[in-house]
Amino acid sequence: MKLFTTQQIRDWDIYTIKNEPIDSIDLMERAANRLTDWYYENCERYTDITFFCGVGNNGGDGLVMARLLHLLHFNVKCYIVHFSDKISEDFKQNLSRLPKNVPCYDIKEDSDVPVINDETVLVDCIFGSGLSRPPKGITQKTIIEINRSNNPVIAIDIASGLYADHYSTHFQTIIEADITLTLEVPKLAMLFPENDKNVGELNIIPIDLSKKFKEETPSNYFFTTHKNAQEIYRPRKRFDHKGKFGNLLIVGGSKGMIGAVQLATKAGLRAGAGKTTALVPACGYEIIQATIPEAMCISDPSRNHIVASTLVSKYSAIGIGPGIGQHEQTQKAVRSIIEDAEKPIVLDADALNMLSENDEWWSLIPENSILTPHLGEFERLAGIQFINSFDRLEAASKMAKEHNVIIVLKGANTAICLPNGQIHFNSTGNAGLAKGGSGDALLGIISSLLAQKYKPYEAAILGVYLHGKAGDYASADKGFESMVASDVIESLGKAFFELLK
Ligand SMILES: NC(=O)C1=CN([C@@H]2O[C@H](COP(=O)(O)OP(=O)(O)OC[C@H]3O[C@@H](n4cnc5c(N)ncnc54)[C@H](O)[C@@H]3O)[C@@H](O)[C@H]2O)[C@H](O)CC1
Ligand SMILES: [K+]
Repeated sequence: MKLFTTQQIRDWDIYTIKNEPIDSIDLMERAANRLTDWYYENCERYTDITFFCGVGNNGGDGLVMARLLHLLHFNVKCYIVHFSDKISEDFKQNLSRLPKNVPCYDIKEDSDVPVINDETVLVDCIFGSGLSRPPKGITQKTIIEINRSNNPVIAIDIASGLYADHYSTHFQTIIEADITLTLEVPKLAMLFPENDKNVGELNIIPIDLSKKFKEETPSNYFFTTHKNAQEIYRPRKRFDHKGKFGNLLIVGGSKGMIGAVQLATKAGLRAGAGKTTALVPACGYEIIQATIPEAMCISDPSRNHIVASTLVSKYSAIGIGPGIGQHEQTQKAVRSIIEDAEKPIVLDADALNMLSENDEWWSLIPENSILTPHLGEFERLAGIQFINSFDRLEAASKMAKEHNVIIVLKGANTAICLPNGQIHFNSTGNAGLAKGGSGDALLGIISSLLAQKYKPYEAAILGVYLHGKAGDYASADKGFESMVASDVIESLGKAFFELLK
C-alpha cells in the first residue's frame, strides 16, 4: 500500500471529487458512513458517545458520524471547538443536518471546556490532516481535558495535534487516543514509536478515493499489507524438489551464544530453504547436530569462536552474525566471508557492530545485501544518536542509497529502506517480539528466502512480514510476555499458510 503526505492526500481528495465525480459533501458522508460502520461493528455496547468537533472537515466527519449514530439510537452529544472563524462549508452543512435533539455545545472560551466525568466514549475530530501549527487556547485546553479524563478516546483520521508528516514536539497538546480510525491510508507519523501513545490501535478505514490517482502519484513510502505479501510469495508446486530451494549457510555462534545460531538455523529451515548448514565454533557442533537433525553443520577449528572462513561460492545465500561475538580472529573470518561473497548476503548483530568499526568493509559488501540492525545497532553504524524517528529513518534511507544495500531498521513497524529510496513499513508483529532471539529468527527467515531466489528486496519485505505474522500467532497462543523466539519459529508455518488464503 502506497503512503502519501497530507498535501498528496488533499490532492487525492480533490482529484476524487473531480473525477469520480462525487460532491465533496457526499465524500464526507461516505467517509463518515464507513467510520460509523466500524464503530457499530466494534463498539456497539458503548452507547454513550461524546464528539469533540473542530470547524474544519475533520469536525465535519464527526458531525456526520454523530448524526448517523444518533439515528442508530446511540446516546450522542457534540462539542464544537471554535478554533477559527474560518468554518468549512461541509462542516456548516452538516451542522445544519444534525438533528435538533442531539445536544450540541459551543466551546468559544476557556470556561466552555467541559470537565469530563461521565462514562462516555470520546471521539476526537478537532483537527485532521489540516493541522498547521500546535494547538493553543481553547483547543489546547480541550485536548488537555480529554487526555486528563480516563475515558476511551477514538481519533478520527489522526489524533488532533499530531503532525502527519513530520516530528511533533508539542507533546502536551496532542490527543492520546486509544484507537485511531485513519481514512484510506496510514499517515507517516503513525508508524513511529514516539507517537504510539497518540495513535493507540491503528485501524485503516477505506473510503474509495480514486484508484487512478493512487497508481499515478509517486511516493517512496509503502505499508506492507497482507495482499502485498501475497503478491511476493511464490507457493510451491507439486513437482518442485529440494534443489530448487537453495543452499543456505548460517554463520554464527560463540561460547555462551550457540542458541542464537541455533535459532537462526531453525528459522532458515522453517522458512523453506532446500538445504541449511550452520558454521559454528567447535563448542556448538554437537549442539546443532543433536538439536536440529535437518541441518548440516560445519565445525570451526577453534573451540569458542569462529576463526576460519569457508568456501562461500557453493551457497545460494549466507546469513552472518547471530551470537558470533567480536573476537579479533572472528572479525578476520567475517571480513573474508564478506569479501569472497559474490551474491547478496544478510548481516546482523555483531557482524553489524564489526562493520561499524571497519568503515572499509562497506566497499566489500555485495550490492543489494541486507543489513538488519535494531535501533542501537543502526546508531552505531551511522555513528550518530538520533533524537527522533524521522531523522533516523532519513539517515537509514540515505545509507541504503549510498551503499546500495537494504537496511531493515527493526522495531515496531520495521522500516525496510531500499537502495532506490523506497521505504516499506511492516504491518505485522507485536511487543512480544521485543525479546532476545527474535532478531536471530528474522536473520534465518530472510536468508532462507534469499536462498530460495526471492529477490533481496522481496526477501526483506516478505521475511519481515512473515516474522511479524508468526509473532502474532505466537502471542495469541502464548501471550506477549511468555512467547519466545522458538514459538515464533514454530508458528512460521501458520504465517505461510495464511498467505495462501
Ligand atoms: N481525503 C480524505 O481523506 C478526506 C478527508 N476528510 C476529512 O477532512 C480532514 C481534513 O480537513 P481540513 O478541513 O483540511 O482540515 P482540519 O479539519 O484538520 O481543519 C484544519 C483547519 O484548521 C486550521 N488550523 C490548523 N492548525 C490550527 C491550529 N493549531 N489552530 C487553529 N487553526 C488551525 C487550518 O488552517 C484549517 O482551516 C481529514 O483529516 C478528514 O478527517 C473528508 O471528510 C473526507 C475525505
Ligand atoms: K482528529
